[in-house]
Amino acid sequence: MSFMHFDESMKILNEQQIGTYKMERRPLLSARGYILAEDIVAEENSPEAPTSGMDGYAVRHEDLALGRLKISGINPAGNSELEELRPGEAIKTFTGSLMPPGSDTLIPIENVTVEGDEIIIDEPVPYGFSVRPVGENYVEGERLIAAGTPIDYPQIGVLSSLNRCHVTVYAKPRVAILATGSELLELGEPQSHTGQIRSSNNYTIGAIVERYGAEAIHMGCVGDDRKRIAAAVDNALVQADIVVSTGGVSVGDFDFVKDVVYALDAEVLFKGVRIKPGQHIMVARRGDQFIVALPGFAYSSTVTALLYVVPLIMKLQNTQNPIERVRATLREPFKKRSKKAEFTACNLRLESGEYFVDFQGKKSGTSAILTNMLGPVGLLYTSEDEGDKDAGETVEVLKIL
Ligand SMILES: Nc1nc2c(c(=O)[nH]1)N[C@H]1C(S)=C(S)[C@@H](COP(=O)(O)OP(=O)(O)OC[C@H]3O[C@@H](n4cnc5c(N)ncnc54)[C@H](O)[C@@H]3O)O[C@H]1N2
Ligand code: MOO
Repeated sequence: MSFMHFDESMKILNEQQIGTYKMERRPLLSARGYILAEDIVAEENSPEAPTSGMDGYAVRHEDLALGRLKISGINPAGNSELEELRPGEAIKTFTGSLMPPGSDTLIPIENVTVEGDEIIIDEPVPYGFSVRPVGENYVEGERLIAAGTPIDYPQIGVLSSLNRCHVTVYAKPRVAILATGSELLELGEPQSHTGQIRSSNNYTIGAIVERYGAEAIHMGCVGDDRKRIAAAVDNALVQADIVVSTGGVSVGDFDFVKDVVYALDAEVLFKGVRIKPGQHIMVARRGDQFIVALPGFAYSSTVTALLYVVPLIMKLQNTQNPIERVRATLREPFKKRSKKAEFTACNLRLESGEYFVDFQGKKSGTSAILTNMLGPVGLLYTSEDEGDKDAGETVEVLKIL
């Protein structure tokens, strides 16, 4: 199978349709970070009746011309028995109190002087002043939040104002992560020889998965053993919506992951994309489950997880990929290293509303260099048709942090 254009791989990914979305009812207090799976429509007006927006006196506007009004009552917020306002009178009314019937304007405390049981109008206000009209917040039938919206504090606030104790959300996709390689040591595992390296891929990807709102299931590290890898992938498929593996997808004698994925009862969507890093990536699908086999190098697996796993996490929740591409100005020249689409770690800084890119502190070498992801990192994207760039040129950068 020849390697595919990057755009084609993205198109295939985007075109995947989910058969049955997984949804759940969640208490509002534990819904933050989930994606809403229902449209939220106001069932009533808010406020339901004209409401005072300040502390002062409810009056008829035409009476302000009298210059002096009798205080006929007091109307605290939450009061259910509203007195009728009679001509020539004022009812003391507070922020959040309903306006008494017969009143149309709220004159604030600061605009009057109290003399015994009367107020003197020092500074009149316009008609309707400080009265919050019916439906100021929203009107009955108004769609306030669309399905597919991530739930954060603004949504929690509006949902609680609607007395929505529970909401329907998309279940967080479960992403099983498996690192493969006989050289790998788990966190804390003692090292016995220099041929061993610390596994970072599974931890990086676990953190990416959680950052983008999915649940990480850590399956640990498995050596380069076809049977053990196959068993681990089977085990992962029992639990997860997406199985992500790293390593074992290129051309080495011990690169068994690709064989294991081909042997699954799954449709291989693509294997091999003309990108740097990550060209050996493989994505397969079984029903509504996805298997994403990423290359082993730490920088490669990180970049390809951002490019391919994050959109799948979003797709399973019927929402958009949040990773934006922004336009930025190069502060220094960029040397294209290959004829593939490249994703190069850079520093991305916003200065006076414009993005700028430089490569200070970035090391060049293999895709093993994970420290290039530290700092104010972005991924400079250059397509396979593009070449070197000069300082001052505009480029596209994936905003990944
Ligand atoms: N003859 C060729 N050799 C290689 C090619 C090629 O086309 N022809 N492609 C290179 C590219 S590009 C990449 S990327 C790697 C990908 O290979 P694999 O996916 O099979 O990955 P491994 O060989 O298993 O590992 C590669 C590298 O990454 C280290 N590694 C693996 N797992 C982890 C982990 N969990 N945490 C940190 N580092 C990890 C591993 O030790 C290797 O150094 O193949 C190139 N070779
Ligand atoms: O494709 Mo490899 O991931 O370039 O280093």
